[in-house]
Amino acid sequence: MAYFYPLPSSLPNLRFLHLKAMQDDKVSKVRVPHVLTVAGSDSGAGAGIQADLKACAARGVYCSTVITAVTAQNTVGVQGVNIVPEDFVAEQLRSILSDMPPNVVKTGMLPSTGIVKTLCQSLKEFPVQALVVDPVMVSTSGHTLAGPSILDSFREELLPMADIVTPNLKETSALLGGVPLETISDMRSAAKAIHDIGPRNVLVKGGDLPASLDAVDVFYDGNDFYEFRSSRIMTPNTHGTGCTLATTVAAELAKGSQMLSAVKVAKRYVEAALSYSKNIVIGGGRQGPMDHLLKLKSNVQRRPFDPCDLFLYAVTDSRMNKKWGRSIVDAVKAAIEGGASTIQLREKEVETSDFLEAAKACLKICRVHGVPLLINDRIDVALASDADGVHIGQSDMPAHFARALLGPEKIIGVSCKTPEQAQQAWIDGADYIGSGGVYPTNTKENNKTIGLDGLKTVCLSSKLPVVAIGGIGMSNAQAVMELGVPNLKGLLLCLLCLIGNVY
Ligand SMILES: Nc1ncnc2c1ncn2[C@@H]1O[C@H](COP(=O)(O)OP(=O)(O)O)[C@@H](O)[C@H]1O
Ligand SMILES: Cc1ncc(COP(=O)(O)O)c(N)n1
Ligand SMILES: [Mg+2]
Repeated sequence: MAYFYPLPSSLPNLRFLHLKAMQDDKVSKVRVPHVLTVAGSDSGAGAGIQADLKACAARGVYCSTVITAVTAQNTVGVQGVNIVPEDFVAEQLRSILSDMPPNVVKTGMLPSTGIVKTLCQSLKEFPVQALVVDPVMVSTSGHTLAGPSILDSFREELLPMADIVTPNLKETSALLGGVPLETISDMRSAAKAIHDIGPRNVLVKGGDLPASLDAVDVFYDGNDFYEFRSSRIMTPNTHGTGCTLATTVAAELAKGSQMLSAVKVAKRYVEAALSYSKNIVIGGGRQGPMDHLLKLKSNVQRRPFDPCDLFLYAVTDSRMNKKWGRSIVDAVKAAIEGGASTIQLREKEVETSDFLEAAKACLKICRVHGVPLLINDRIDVALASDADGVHIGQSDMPAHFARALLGPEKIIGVSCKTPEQAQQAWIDGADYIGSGGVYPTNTKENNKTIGLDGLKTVCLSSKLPVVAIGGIGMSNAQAVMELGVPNLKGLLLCLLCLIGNVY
């Protein structure tokens, strides 16, 4: 059943115009790689459909979904399974395959023979470039997701159609009637035996190989064996690794990779994701989900931008650090102890590698104290060190490019002397403005002084929070704050001025 919401007659039908332009070829069309996953939903979102969506998003591939079962599942185990009726699985398949053909189909939990048969029929009617079969049978927590009754339909119908099948050790054993698997040599023989059933390639996954320091998977293409080896990440967060591996293989195939390089990339991605998420805590059970987007850990550490952080904003100056014989790291530590609420590293004379090392060391200190660390001008150093953001001047990289490179969360400050520049900073997505020089300064050559009046004009012209810059010290700080404009949030002080006040 389709519903149509009529647009108000006063509005032009923009979608219609867009489609027409596309038909006229006025807008260039972009085909995106597309994987269809046919799998079960995992309410805990570590495995199944949810893992597949996240893996495809992380790998830059569109993912559509046909849901075969809904599971009630968490980090403790599987509390319930509700199988989607076979004819509704068929309807979902028809919806996708008839309208938005995927490059690759990947299968996960297929809980009944009827569903396996329906899928095979659909794939015969709507052939795709590749079929990746992850023969999910038992969850890592030990709950049956697809019983032994499906084994015959796997062997007789689905596997012979597959370009690759990716069983774990238990599934490998089940497909071969219960053979024991204890060594890599056993995995090789099993890969060959499964290949004889009909799939073009076999990847026997060794995540659960007992007494193995490495995580070793065995790949067999009918001619040669390959071992994919990675160090074993010591983490409880391995729920969903199998789904993620198979979906990433599918995603790489959809982009146009050959099978062997698709498997290689997938194995590396799973290892990287496990390593990123090895210490995250979600749920109280024995096996947690992994973090597909490699983001959770750093997001927890980073506080969102708070304009009050601009209050005592300390900036380093390498020449002064040299003169005082202090390292940047020591100076930053002392400034935080002296009350700095934001630190900016402004190092114009150091080598890039030294700057990066200093930024990483300062970031550790800043994170401990909850103080944001910004990098002056050098977007590359900010990205490489994972600093909280950048401060850029009018002749540095325009703020909208910086925003595109740094993403939506990082802090961007822009130096502005005029209302026009302040307006542009807002349009470009800056988080705050640095405005000055309020007083003459010798840390910046040829820098025009705008005075308290200039500062006030910039503040009044913008909604962005402002930090006053230039020649500010303990003697004149009060005069600046007494301007009394609500968005003037703080003062930028030379870092040594702040330390000098403490020592
Ligand atoms: N602790 C780990 N460290 C590194 N890689 C792992 C770890 N556990 C599993 N893997 C890898 O994750 C993928 C999925 O393997 P496995 O856990 O055996 O499958 P499943 O999740 O289907 O049971 C494989 O490439 C395996 O080598
Ligand atoms: C819906 C669904 N599909 C697949 C798995 C297997 O994942 P794992 O072996 O990591 O438990 C799962 N637990 N739930
Ligand atoms: Mg696993």
